[in-house]
Amino acid sequence: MDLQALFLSSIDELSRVRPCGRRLTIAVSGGRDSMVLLDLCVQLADRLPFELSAIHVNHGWSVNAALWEQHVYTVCQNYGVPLTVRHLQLDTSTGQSPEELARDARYSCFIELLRPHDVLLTAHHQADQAETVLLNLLRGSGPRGLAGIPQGRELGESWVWRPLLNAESVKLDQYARGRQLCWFDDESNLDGRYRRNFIRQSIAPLLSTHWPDWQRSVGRSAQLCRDLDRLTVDLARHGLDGVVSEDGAVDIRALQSLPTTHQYLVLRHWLESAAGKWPSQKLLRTLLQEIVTASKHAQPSLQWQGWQVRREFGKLLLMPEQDENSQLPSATRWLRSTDGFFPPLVLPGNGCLEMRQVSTPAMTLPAGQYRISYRQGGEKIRLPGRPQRALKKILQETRMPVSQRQRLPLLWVDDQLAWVAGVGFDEQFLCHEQASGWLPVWLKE
Ligand SMILES: Nc1ncnc2c1ncn2[C@@H]1O[C@H](COP(=O)(O)OP(=O)(O)OP(=O)(O)O)[C@@H](O)[C@H]1O
Repeated sequence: MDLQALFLSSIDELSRVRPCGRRLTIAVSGGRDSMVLLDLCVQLADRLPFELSAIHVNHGWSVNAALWEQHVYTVCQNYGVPLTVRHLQLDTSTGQSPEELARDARYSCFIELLRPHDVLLTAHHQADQAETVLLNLLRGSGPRGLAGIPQGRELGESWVWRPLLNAESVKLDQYARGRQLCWFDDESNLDGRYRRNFIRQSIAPLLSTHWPDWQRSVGRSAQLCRDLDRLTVDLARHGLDGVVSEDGAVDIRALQSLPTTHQYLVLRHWLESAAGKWPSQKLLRTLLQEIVTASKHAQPSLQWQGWQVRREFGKLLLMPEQDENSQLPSATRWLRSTDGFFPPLVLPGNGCLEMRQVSTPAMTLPAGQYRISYRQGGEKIRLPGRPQRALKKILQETRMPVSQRQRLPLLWVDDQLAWVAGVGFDEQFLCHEQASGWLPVWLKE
């Protein structure tokens, strides 16, 4: 299949796998691959059901960065494709690898600029895929890593798609030369200190001497791993049904009734779906060998990238790690003496509370000192028309996940618990007058 046909069939597939908006944005670095992608989009524009635009991120770290930007600008102008340029200043003192730093910053820019349902195209191709899979193999990855670069994935509220992922690099080269395109070669691609460049320059040519088609084969293996990964996610989801209770905690006895490989699978999926991060095999091993099997009376815990996994009363709980701020009994204090303006009460890293004036039934706001805090334990509340009860008991009856309960904002007036997010307000704050009550609204950060 020639490059144009491959590109068009991939765009067809895009419309099949996902409903998209009308805007298609091309990520153009100024290198050969993205110049080819841009040219393909422009040449085939009347066969694409999209409005085209382009985006270029100037990382500012190459002496030639301004020249690349100017070149991308000129080419887009000649094609009549609107271009957005973003300039970055990367902080290289963090110890993060420059490649990762640039990629993270680039994707943050993309997310910021794209609108819901937009599609972003990047020019990743078969060789990029093969390098990624090799790198992940050398890191000891499982099926998720060996699946390499996905053809498409969520990016904020938009979607990124790689129409050239199955295209051979040599085809892109022929196309670029045939169309007499001009591009810049990123000089950092020649730096053999970067692992990807080492694979590209030293390993790939060597492999090609014995396996001329190795990149296509690796791409096929990646696809098989992706299918396998999808299957394991489905399996894990089913496994979670009997193991995770409604409050989001793992029932240890149910977990231990599963075969060991399933235990790993279920825990990995539990952590990934709650924390949005991929746990390492080492972390899972520690969890299973040290936390899950700890003695009945112990309450061991494990810190993991801003999260804490705890064992309590036969359950595994996952909650955001408490930072210094969240341990403070209160985050904002405000003295209220008269009715009227009520400034938002902020709980750093969590959200803020706004009071909106509404008609009854709502709260009254007496004079006093207002503050919000997290739960400390032992709080009681009398919901209107109900007896006073321990907040802990009320929360146990709600379906609120344990991790959320730990970060629940509580509003206090002097030393009285007045309101709890997601639960309600105490009867003594019930407003009996018409049209002068207040409704607390918690706005999450
Ligand atoms: N500075 C940039 N501005 C806009 N798009 C870019 C830029 N750099 C890279 N891209 C887009 O990303 C594609 C892949 O580039 P590259 O291989 O350098 O990135 P990567 O770091 O491997 O990215 P990824 O994390 O997506 O694998 C390019 O073909 C281009 O579409």
